[in-house]
Amino acid sequence: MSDPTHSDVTREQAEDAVRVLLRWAGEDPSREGLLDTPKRVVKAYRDWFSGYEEDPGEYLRRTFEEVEGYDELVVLRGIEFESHCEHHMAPIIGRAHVGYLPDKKVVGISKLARVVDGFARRFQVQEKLTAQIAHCILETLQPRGVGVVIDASHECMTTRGVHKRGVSMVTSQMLGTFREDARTRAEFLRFIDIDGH
Ligand SMILES: Nc1nc2c(ncn2[C@@H]2O[C@H](COP(=O)(O)OP(=O)(O)OP(=O)(O)O)[C@@H](O)[C@H]2O)c(=O)[nH]1
Ligand SMILES: [Zn+2]
Repeated sequence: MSDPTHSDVTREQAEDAVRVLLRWAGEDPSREGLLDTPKRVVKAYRDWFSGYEEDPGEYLRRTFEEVEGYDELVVLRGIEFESHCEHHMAPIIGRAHVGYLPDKKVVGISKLARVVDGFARRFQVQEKLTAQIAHCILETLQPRGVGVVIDASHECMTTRGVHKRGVSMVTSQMLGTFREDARTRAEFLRFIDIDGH
């Protein structure tokens, strides 16, 4: 995976920073088991934070305008994602449920999952992630409405701090008809049935 294009930090500097953290934690970065660790961590970061290299809206540019006769809800539910919280840089692991009410334009369904990943692979707070996905779909696809629900667990709460396992955070962002029309919103929530996931 190539180095980020928008950063003024070199790969060597990033690896040095990992060595500093190892030393700070009480380790000896020159012992054999840790020799390749800075390289691995930097490579892992390229994976976890690849979203900074993406414009998720681009995934929604290719649309199908002639899906004849279909003008009802489209929902992709249970989209697994991994993100990291911007407060602790700890994993956020969960599922996103995305729905929209098309207005002529319909998108390839995998693209909704790509949009989720494009925003998830950054440092996030869950509320912002939820809102970014919804606004991106609204602006790019111009549907009649969009709804995003995210159900995720935060490792900064499970493995440290308050140590609460089995707790998940649920957020939702409803726009357009999903916000204005209780029936559309209720239908979306029935479709995603998050208790069943
Ligand atoms: N609203 C929201 N809070 C988050 C999210 N991710 C982490 N947090 C919270 O961010 C808060 C940061 O609080 P601080 O008091 O500054 O940090 P802290 O001392 O590490 O807090 P504790 O986690 O309670 O130990 C914590 O309450 C976290 O649970 C998120 O996506 N959304
Ligand atoms: Zn956190």
